[in-house]
Amino acid sequence: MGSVVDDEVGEIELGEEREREFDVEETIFVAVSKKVEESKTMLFWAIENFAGKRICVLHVHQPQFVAELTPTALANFALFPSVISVLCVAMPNGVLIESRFLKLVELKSKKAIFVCHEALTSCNVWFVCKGCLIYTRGGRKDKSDLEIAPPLLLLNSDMENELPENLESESLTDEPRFLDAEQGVHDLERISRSFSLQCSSHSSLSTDMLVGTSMLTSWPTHEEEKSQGQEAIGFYSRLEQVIRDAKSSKHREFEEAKALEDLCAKEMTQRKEIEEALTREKKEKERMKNQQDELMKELQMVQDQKSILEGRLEESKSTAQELEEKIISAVELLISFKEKRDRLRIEHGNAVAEVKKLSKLLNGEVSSFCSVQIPTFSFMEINELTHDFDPSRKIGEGRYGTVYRGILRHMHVAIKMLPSYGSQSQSDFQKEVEVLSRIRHPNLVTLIGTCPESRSLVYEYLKNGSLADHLACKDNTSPLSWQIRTQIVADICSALIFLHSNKPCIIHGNLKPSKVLLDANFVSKLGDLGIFRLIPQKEHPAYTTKLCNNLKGNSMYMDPEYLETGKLTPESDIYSFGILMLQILTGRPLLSVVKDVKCALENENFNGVLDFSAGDWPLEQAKQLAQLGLRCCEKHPLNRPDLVLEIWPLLEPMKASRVASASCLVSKKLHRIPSHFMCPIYQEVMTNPQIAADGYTYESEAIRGWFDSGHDTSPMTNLKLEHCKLVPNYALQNAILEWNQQL
Ligand SMILES: Nc1ncnc2c1ncn2[C@@H]1O[C@H](COP(=O)(O)OP(=O)(O)OP(=O)(O)O)[C@@H](O)[C@H]1O
Repeated sequence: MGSVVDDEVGEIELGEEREREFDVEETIFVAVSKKVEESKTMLFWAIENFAGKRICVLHVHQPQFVAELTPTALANFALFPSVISVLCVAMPNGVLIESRFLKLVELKSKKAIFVCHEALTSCNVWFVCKGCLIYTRGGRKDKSDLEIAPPLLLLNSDMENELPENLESESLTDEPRFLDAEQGVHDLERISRSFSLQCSSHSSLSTDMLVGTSMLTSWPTHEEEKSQGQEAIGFYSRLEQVIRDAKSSKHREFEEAKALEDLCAKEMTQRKEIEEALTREKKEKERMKNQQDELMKELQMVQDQKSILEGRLEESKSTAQELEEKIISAVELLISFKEKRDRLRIEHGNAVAEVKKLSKLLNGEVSSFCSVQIPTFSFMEINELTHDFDPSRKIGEGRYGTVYRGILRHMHVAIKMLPSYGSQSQSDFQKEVEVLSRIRHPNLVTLIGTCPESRSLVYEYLKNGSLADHLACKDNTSPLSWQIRTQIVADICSALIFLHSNKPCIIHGNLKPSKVLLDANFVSKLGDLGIFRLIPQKEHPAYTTKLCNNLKGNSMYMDPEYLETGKLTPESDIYSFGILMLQILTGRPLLSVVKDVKCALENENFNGVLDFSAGDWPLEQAKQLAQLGLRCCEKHPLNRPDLVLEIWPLLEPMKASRVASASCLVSKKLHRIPSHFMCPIYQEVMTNPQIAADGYTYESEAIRGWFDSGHDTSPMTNLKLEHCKLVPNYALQNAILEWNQQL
């Protein structure tokens, strides 16, 4: 293969078949030119058109071209992966080896014509003009030509032998092979070394080559060949330099590539890290999103709760406002109450002071009044009216003394002889008597006077004796009617209410049938009031013994609570009152009366226990009384009924109806006398009633005797009368007359 470049060759015509003809295998292209630019153009043309082939460039006249060609050209060639090897050799004569492919036009250059004529017939010669192949001369292969083949051919043979095996094998394979630039440099280096060795150590060979060429061409001269050889040596030196430069360049590039690789690896690592970071960020973002969703839910819940709480807060505020208003009004009320309290305290203080003042005055008056109003009798008088304590005058005897009957200053009286004073002084006794004498009630036995000397009490005398005597039908007395019995219950209840409502509360403490006395009209009165205050019982052995002896019977009337604790209460009287009621209803023995009534009521056999000697009881009324009596007998005081609230409302209507039914009484003796017909002093039906200044009506003889004895007070109220004048009560007198006529 060979080519010659000459810009004097003449015009060329590129055959249309050129590209087709180039498309052959196993082509090694060699370009030769005198001009650098054309060589370059040729080289690039060859690279472009012979891709995948081995390319060799031979330069004849200008060795400096190689230096210019490399390393830039080499670097450019490296860009073409199909280029395997590039060899630049400066040849003195530009005789080429082989030519093919192109059609030629006529040659005009003398040099080209000369070459064409003088070149060995075995040579194929390519003529290139201005970078274009313009003519090809085919070579004939005969023995003579081979024998006189120029050293260049040998050189080319050597070159071919020196080519790396891989280049040979590469050309034989169909698949294109990419050879890196470094390998190309190695190849160049190796081939250059081979040429250098041949040029330096075999100068003769070089000479032979030149001679061979000159033989072929008979051109140029020896001197020229010598200078061309020197140029070739310089060229080779420069080539080596170029190779070194290329090597160092390659090394730098390798270093750079390595650095790039490291950079790339680093970048890959960084990318991996970034990807991992991105993955982490993605997960984090996902987690944040989930967290955000949860937070949003919580926020929603919190907002809901907030709205609920706000609602509650509003309610609380309104409630607080209401409460504040209430507090303000309460405070205002409190302030007004405090002011009121302060006023009341002042008034109370004034009242207390007034009371003290009045009580002082009153005490002085009372003492003077008592000394005057409560008659005190001498022992002689008591002795006289009892006929020296004649037993015939004796009407009874209890634990605290004997009771006598008598007439004192025209009045029937009962005198109770008390035991001796003991530790109690006469003055103390007198004070207690004065207190008791001030307690007045229609159903209480009136204390008329006293005899401190004999410690005796003078009471109004009640003609019909005690309830105990009537229940026992003592001295064959007729049984009391149910009306009188009902009336007695109501009267005793009335007396107890009066006593308990007193300030201080007065407790009878010994309520029983013997203490219920009946006047001439069978009006009942409670006697022996406050006797405990007058008798120092514990200090009197004789009476203590009597007390113990009689307690067995009397204890049935006593409040169990009192017997247990020794403390008297108003409920103690209620208990005794209950027993009294049950006895009045049934007349049964004291021991079994509670049990009998209870059983009868439970068995609905109340008739079996009722005392029918009292007549035909209104059964419901009697049952009510019995139930009331049982309640009064409850063991626990708090279970007993209240006198005012529960007992009295039941008894009051019975009391009212009693008067109406009194006319039904058979016995004239038991016939009820209207109480207002009775004289309060004599306790007898009046014949000449007179109205005194206190408004009460008295028997004329009785009230005048009261005044004559020095009294200027009311016998009923103990208050001082404005005057002592009397007015006849004719209306009452007529009524009494009328009533007497009906009997
Ligand atoms: N003012 C009075 N008018 C008429 N009779 C009275 C009067 N006071 C007492 N008697 C009669 O005298 C009796 C004796 O009464 P007294 O109060 O002394 O004893 P007691 O009640 O029988 O027993 P004790 O006082 O020991 O409980 C009574 O049963 C009563 O018949």
